[in-house]
Amino acid sequence: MSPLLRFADVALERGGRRLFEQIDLVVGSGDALLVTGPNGAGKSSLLRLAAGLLEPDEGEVQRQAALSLADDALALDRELPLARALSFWAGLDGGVERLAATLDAFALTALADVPVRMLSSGQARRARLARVAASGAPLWLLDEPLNGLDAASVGLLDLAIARHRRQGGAVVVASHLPLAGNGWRSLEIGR
Ligand SMILES: Nc1ncnc2c1ncn2[C@@H]1O[C@H](COP(=O)(O)OP(=O)(O)OP(=O)(O)O)[C@@H](O)[C@H]1O
Repeated sequence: MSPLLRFADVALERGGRRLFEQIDLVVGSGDALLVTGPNGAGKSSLLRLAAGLLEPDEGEVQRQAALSLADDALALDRELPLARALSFWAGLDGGVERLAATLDAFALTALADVPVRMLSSGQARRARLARVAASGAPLWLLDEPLNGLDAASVGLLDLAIARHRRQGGAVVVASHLPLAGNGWRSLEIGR
C-alpha cells in the first residue's frame, strides 16, 4: 500500500528560528496522526508543509493523494447559502451525494440555506470541517479542529474521522487535546 504522505528527514525554519528537524513520518490509508507540542512549536507550520503551502529547509515532503486542510481560514463564500458554498469544494465526482452526507454528518442540514456570514462562530467551525469532508480528499489535515466546538460537535467530528479512516482515508491533526478513536499515533514537536 502506498503512503498518502511521507516526510523524510524534514527540517523547517521560520522567522530565523529552527522549529524542528529530522522529522520522519509516513501516513498511510486508515492512519491517524496527532501532532502535539507547546504554542509556537510549529504544529500549524507542519500541517502547512504537509499541504505544500511551505517548503522544507531540509529533507523532502512527498504527497501521493489529494488533501484538504482546515486551518484558521473558513474558505467559504460568506454571501452564499452554506450548502452552495460547500458545493464549490465538493466537486463533481460524487460531490452531490458526498455533500448531502457531509451536511448530515456535521448536523448542518438545517443550516443549508443560511448564508455563511450568518453562521455562529461554532457553526462556522463545523462548516470549516465539513468543507474538508465534502472535498472527498483522502488526506485530511486539521489544525486545532476542536477549538470552538461544543461536546456534541466534538462527537460528530470523532465519528466523521472514524468513518473516513474506515473508508481508507487518513487524518493528521494538530491539537492540544486528544481525539477519540483507536490507533492514533502521536508526534510531539518542540521539546
Ligand atoms: N508567516 C510567518 N513568518 C515567520 N514566522 C512565522 C510565520 N508564521 C508563523 N511563524 C512562526 O513560526 C513559529 C511556529 O508557529 P506555528 O503557528 O506553526 O506554531 P503552533 O505550534 O501551531 O502554535 P500554536 O499552538 O500557538 O497554534 C512561531 O514562532 C511563529 O511566530
